[in-house]
Amino acid sequence: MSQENRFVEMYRLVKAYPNPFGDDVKVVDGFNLILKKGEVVSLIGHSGCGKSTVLTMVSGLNPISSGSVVVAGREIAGPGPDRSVVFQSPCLLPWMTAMQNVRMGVDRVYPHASRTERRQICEYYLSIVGLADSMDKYPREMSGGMQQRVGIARAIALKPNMLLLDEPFGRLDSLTRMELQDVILRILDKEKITTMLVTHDVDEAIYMADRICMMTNGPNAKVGQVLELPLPRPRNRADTLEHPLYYELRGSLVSFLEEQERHKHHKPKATEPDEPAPPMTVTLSEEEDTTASENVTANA
Ligand SMILES: Nc1ncnc2c1ncn2[C@@H]1O[C@H](COP(=O)(O)OP(=O)(O)OP(=O)(O)O)[C@@H](O)[C@H]1O
Repeated sequence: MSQENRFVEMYRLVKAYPNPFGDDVKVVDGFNLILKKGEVVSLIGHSGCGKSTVLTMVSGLNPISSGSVVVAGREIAGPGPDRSVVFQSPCLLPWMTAMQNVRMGVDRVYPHASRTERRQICEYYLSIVGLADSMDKYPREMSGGMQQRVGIARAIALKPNMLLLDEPFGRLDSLTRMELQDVILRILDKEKITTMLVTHDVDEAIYMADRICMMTNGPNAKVGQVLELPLPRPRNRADTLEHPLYYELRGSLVSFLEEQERHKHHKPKATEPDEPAPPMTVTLSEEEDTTASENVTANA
């Protein structure tokens, strides 16, 4: 990948946690991944493989044991407003309204804007997540989905270089989950924020991402395969599901996860690649669909 395409760079990331005997166990070991500016990458893998560990290391909230993360040309040294995180639970301050919860970060990131401008920024982002009529509600007056919308508005209003989503829809019912997937997709189409999404959900990973990074099982987890998704944007659920490559892409993901499951109790000795694993691309034959094959070529 050329230098100008390297917006987020993760090099040989290692995270070691002490086990109950006091020995360090490398949960993640030699994780390499590069994201282009504006790219959305889903991180998928079996439970406990280290997805959140990678995400929190990139956020700066979880110290890196060794390796480095470079965002927009700067090596990260801790958390910062250039990297917004949305977790499963939005953790809103209960004594503040939706507006005040978003306003806290905005006041910090736009210190030179006037009070009116800062209010307008908050109103804008609360509106695009669908909370125009609920800005003055307190968390106790909002559903889980509404609270998560506030969490998303709070993250995006910071105008981050990178958005880190750690199973952001994990606690929501399936209808709300689908609504919020579309809210995020609309925002990403407009704001072009480079995004990493941790999810367990294969269909969510395909619907949201440009590429899917599949992690091997831990300990010593790393990038197993990277799957390119030649699906057009803006995304639309019906068109995505009907795309001629959809089930082939889904099959590739499921096969990888099944393969990892088989190796759970028979793990080969870990190796340490210098570069990210080569991308895996599913292609259509010309006979299958000529329109879709344009996308394949454009993204291959
Ligand atoms: N603070 C910690 N101390 C010790 N071990 C930890 C700590 N945090 C995570 N781990 C271990 O690191 C491994 C990876 O955890 P992590 O939460 O990153 O996995 P994950 O893939 O995100 O899991 P899930 O999909 O279930 O959320 C797990 O074995 C977990 O028990």
